[in-house]
Amino acid sequence: MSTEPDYDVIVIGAGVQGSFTAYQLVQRNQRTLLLEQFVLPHTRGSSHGQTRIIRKAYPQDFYTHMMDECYELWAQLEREAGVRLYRQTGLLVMGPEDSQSFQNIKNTLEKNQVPMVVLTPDNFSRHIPNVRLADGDGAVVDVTAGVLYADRALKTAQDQFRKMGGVIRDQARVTDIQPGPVVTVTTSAGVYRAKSLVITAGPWTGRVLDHVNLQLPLEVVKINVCYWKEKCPGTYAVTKRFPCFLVTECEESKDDIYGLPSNEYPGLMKICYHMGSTTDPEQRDKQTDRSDIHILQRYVARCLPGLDPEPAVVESCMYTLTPDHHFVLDYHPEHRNIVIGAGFSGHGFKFGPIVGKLLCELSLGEVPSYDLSPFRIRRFQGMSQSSL
Ligand SMILES: Cc1cc2nc3c(=O)[nH]c(=O)nc-3n(C[C@H](O)[C@H](O)[C@H](O)COP(=O)(O)OP(=O)(O)OC[C@H]3O[C@@H](n4cnc5c(N)ncnc54)[C@H](O)[C@@H]3O)c2cc1C
Ligand SMILES: O=C(O)[C@@H]1CCCCN1
Repeated sequence: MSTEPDYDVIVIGAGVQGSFTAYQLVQRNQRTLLLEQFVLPHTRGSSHGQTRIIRKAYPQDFYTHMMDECYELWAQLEREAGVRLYRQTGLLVMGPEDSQSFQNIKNTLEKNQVPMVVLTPDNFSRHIPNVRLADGDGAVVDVTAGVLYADRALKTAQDQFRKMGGVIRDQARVTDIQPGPVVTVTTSAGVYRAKSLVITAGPWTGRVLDHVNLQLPLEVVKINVCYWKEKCPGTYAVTKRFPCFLVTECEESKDDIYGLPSNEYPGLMKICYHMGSTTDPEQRDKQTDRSDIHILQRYVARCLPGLDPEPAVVESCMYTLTPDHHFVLDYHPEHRNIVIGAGFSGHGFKFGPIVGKLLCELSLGEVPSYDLSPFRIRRFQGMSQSSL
């Protein structure tokens, strides 16, 4: 009997990170199996919904650097599949001019020569009508930013993966993992073996890692995804070149508030709070805290006079947060053929293609294309068990 495993690599989780990792692996001629617990497509994790922001405006240079190549990889996928995944809108960043959070983003844009426009209180409303800039706030536009069509992007990555010979098994929940030179993965639909394993299980990562005896300080929060009605339809529309926006801090909140122009639901603009309340991914709908919505209502009433300050639609999504909000991209500390991509902390979608490339490189034992020190597991060493 042959001892050759069925696959070179098994990837657990068909969200954006697992799907792009699988797609990279198959491009590198790896026999790859992508496992997903739910029927695809589904709305129970972190990658569903029609839109996400893509941007280079970050407080840290390392994200901005990765986005240079990442934009190219998105464009490459668009060409290959013949679909449109990105629409440039620009991203308006607003925040107290003298605050660290605002200045860090502005400095990163300047330092990295990202095309940008600085708006002043005098010319702001000419460029951005129907938004009130608070006294003392600065405003800068990352011109390269825009909207990614998220559901379509996920489907495209999965379709391309399949076309190149990759195998997807949905309705296959991983229930056990036996590490070793050949990893054995038991699912609700069968048992599979591979030379290496990539774990990209989103909010369920903690549970999956229990099977390989690893604890990471990950916190899952539920996000209320709010859509707000335009009093006059089209006021904040993508077709009128209204940008995405990000408020770094404001009167109502120290956490970010962000929005996308009305697009997916006609007459409704998506505006959310960049934080939520702790949840168990299996119990997401039992988390009913609405304090974030109250913050948003006050912000909308004060700064976006063209919107009805009561959400018209509220959907649900989850973030998986690390303590520093940077990702985890690393090997398992004891098993080098198990690679983990997790803790995307509510800002990972835009990085899908580059995260896929990096996790693929790690699982092939190659030197990764970027310095992964901000994303290593060892940064959590010394944290108390209570935060683990
Ligand atoms: C409201 C909201 C807004 C956001 N906005 C932005 C934005 O504007 N820009 C941006 O870049 N990012 C944004 N993000 C973040 C981004 O969407 C996430 O970082 C990203 O989707 C995380 O993907 P993932 O693949 O890690 O997780 P997921 O999409 O959750 O994928 C994990 C998959 O693993 C599967 N799985 C788990 N356990 C098992 C198991 N035992 N067996 C089999 N399968 C399993 C799950 O079912 C799931 O499909 C936002 C997120 C939310 C919630
Ligand atoms: O990743 C992003 O670009 C957005 C910014 C605001 C918070 C949610 N995620």
